[in-house]
Amino acid sequence: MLGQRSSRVTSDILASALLGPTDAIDLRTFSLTRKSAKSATLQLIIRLVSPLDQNPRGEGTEGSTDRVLPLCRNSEASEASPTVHFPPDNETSACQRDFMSLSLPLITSTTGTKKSTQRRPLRKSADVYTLMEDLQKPPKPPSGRSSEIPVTSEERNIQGHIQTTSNKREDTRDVFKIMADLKEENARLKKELEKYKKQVERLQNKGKSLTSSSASNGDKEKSSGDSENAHLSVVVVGASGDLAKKKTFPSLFNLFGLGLLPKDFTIVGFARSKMSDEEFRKNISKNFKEFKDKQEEFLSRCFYHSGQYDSEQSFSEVAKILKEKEGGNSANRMFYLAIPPSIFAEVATAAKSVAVSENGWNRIIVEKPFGKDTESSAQLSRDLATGFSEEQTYRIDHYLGKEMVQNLLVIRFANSLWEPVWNRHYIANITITFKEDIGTEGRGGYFDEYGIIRDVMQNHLTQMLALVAMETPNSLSAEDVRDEKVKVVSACRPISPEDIVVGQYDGYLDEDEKVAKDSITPTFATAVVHIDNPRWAGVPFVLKCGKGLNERKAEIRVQFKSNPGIYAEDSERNELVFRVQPNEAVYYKVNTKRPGLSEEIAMSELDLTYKERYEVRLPDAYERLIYDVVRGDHNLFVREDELDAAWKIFTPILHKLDAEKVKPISYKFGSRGPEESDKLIHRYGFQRSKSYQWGPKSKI
Ligand SMILES: NC(=O)C1=CN([C@@H]2O[C@H](COP(=O)(O)OP(=O)(O)OC[C@H]3O[C@@H](n4cnc5c(N)ncnc54)[C@H](OP(=O)(O)O)[C@@H]3O)[C@@H](O)[C@H]2O)C=CC1
Ligand SMILES: O=C1O[C@H](COP(=O)(O)O)[C@@H](O)[C@H](O)[C@H]1O
Repeated sequence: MLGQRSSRVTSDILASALLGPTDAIDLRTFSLTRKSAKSATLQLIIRLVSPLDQNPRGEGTEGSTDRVLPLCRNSEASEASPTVHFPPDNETSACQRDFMSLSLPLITSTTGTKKSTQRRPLRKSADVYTLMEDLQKPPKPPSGRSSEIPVTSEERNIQGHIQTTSNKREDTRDVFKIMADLKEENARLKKELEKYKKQVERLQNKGKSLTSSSASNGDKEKSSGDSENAHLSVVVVGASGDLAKKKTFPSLFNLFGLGLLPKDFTIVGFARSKMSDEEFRKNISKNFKEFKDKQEEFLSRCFYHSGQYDSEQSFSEVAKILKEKEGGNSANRMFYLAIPPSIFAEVATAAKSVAVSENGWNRIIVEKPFGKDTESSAQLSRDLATGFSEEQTYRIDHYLGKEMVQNLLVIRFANSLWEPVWNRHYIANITITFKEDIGTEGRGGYFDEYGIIRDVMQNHLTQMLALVAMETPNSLSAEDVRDEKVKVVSACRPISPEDIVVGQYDGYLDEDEKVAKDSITPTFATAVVHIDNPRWAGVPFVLKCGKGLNERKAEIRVQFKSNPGIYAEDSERNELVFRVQPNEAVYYKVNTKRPGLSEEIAMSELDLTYKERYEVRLPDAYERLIYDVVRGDHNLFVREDELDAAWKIFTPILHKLDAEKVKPISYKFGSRGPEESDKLIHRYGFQRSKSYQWGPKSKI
């Protein structure tokens, strides 16, 4: 970026020195790299020749040739030539000389009167026009004579002209080539500029998240006081829905109970359903489990408003309530979209136009699924971006808020034991599992449209994969962590058809009237992901998820390679298991000698089970995430490029399954899922322990 900027500056200065009223250019004042010198030269040429594109004669328009280029007659060339002071002979000046050696031949041409070897500076675009016109004309042969040797002065003139024209033609070819090069260079620079713009935005965010613990790192338009003192207004859009009731309001209430919300706050629930404030309060408090003594105070700050999602009128009514409660004080506003993604964009637009705070920050929280594939996800991000910038947007993947998922980085990077073995030399495979023993539980309409791969595999499981497989980030700032996640997710190969098994539990079609009777939506999937990087080449990452299975469980299982040697036959593979839920734990499966006279080897574990070790309340994932939004910490939220990289792993296979209408394998509700899943996993070398089972400790 700096190179580009310096070259641009240089070409501007040089152009004005060459062409403007200043007739001297002092290169000692410029610091150029070889690359920027070349680029500067190209830009200079483009400025010399570009008027040709729009206005062949450069007449009558602003920025016309005469304005950009000085009218300097050929005969005056030497007097008008800029003086070039070469800098002293050191490394920088070598670059600068490169610049001049690149520049001068390119901006010279032959004069009409002198021999072809005599070159003069190409001083104005008219020269280029003349060259081009000459190219169109056939050269005039000397009249009536076959001899090549000019005799008369007229013949000498004609031959001189031919020679000159041929030189000009050569020059013109140069110009065309330069123009083609410039076009290419221009396209490349444009691309780079886009990349740099994104990097700048990230760096700005990084700066923000480094200071986020102060809770006052507002967004671009923020101007008012910090989050602790300003009024916090929360608008929960979709307040009548399942997520709002189960997660959003209970989490807000718990944060209040823990004293983590600002002193002054207002919560407005918004949806189409009609409800009074009282009905709303009764409705949401059904799921409040703790802090009973604080319930009344919390509810007195909660209000409900019914309206339409795409209506500015409705949102200005919400804004009116907020303004009144904020009482003219500085206020930050948080919009929580607990609604189907299909209406995110219209809500964001309406909220942005009439309901945002003018004297505090504004942030928007959106829930997964973010789109259905790469393209729809990008479209969703574009739509949202019309109302809220990336730094104002918080994409929730609630698995990132789970205690054990957060512990992944600590276990990996705060202990000397793991890093040396965390690679393809020691690890045989990694399995990330999400199992539920329930069906769609009233969400059949939504689920049937998305299926298990879009519902949990593309997001929750892939996020866990990223944290397990990423390289060490430069720091714990949101941008450094997310940069590393993006890198590893981008290194994942798209899933190939032979690496996936999809299933559907019996009874799914009759469970919910919103499920199509002939639905082929998978409720179960196992897929093998390959990461093409030096750390993980050849290590299969198995992602397995399903509803209607034998248990509720989420875990990450790192299986190490077998240990050769004297115990090879009698021992089993070591495993490090992160039990995400239920019963959070990290345990390492080890081969030990059975105590006593026996020489038998048995599998046991080094076990950190949270509830046995800690007496601490584990917050719900949503509590942590909402708290982070209030503090402006993006670390646990999904960045747009992360999302895109994740979709790229799954989009091709999802399109294939949809296009070919692949029928999922049926499995019994309450079972372990289709057998084909186990076969796939075993094909990739997973070895199940013969007898070991982790669980409540009972003496062996
Ligand atoms: N529920 C869960 O466990 C989880 C949900 N999510 C995500 O959270 C978001 C909300 O989920 P959830 O609460 O289950 O969704 P709901 O289906 O319950 O919808 C929430 C509210 O949105 C309104 N709504 C529903 N469908 C439409 C529609 N087609 N057009 C306009 N408004 C509609 C309804 O309010 P009204 O009719 O009153 O306007 C409804 O109460 C979704 O993005 C979902 O994927 C993510 C993780 C878990
Ligand atoms: O995102 C989702 O997650 C839930 C499971 O969440 P958990 O925290 O209870 O593990 C899942 O039931 C739902 O289908 C999915 O949309």
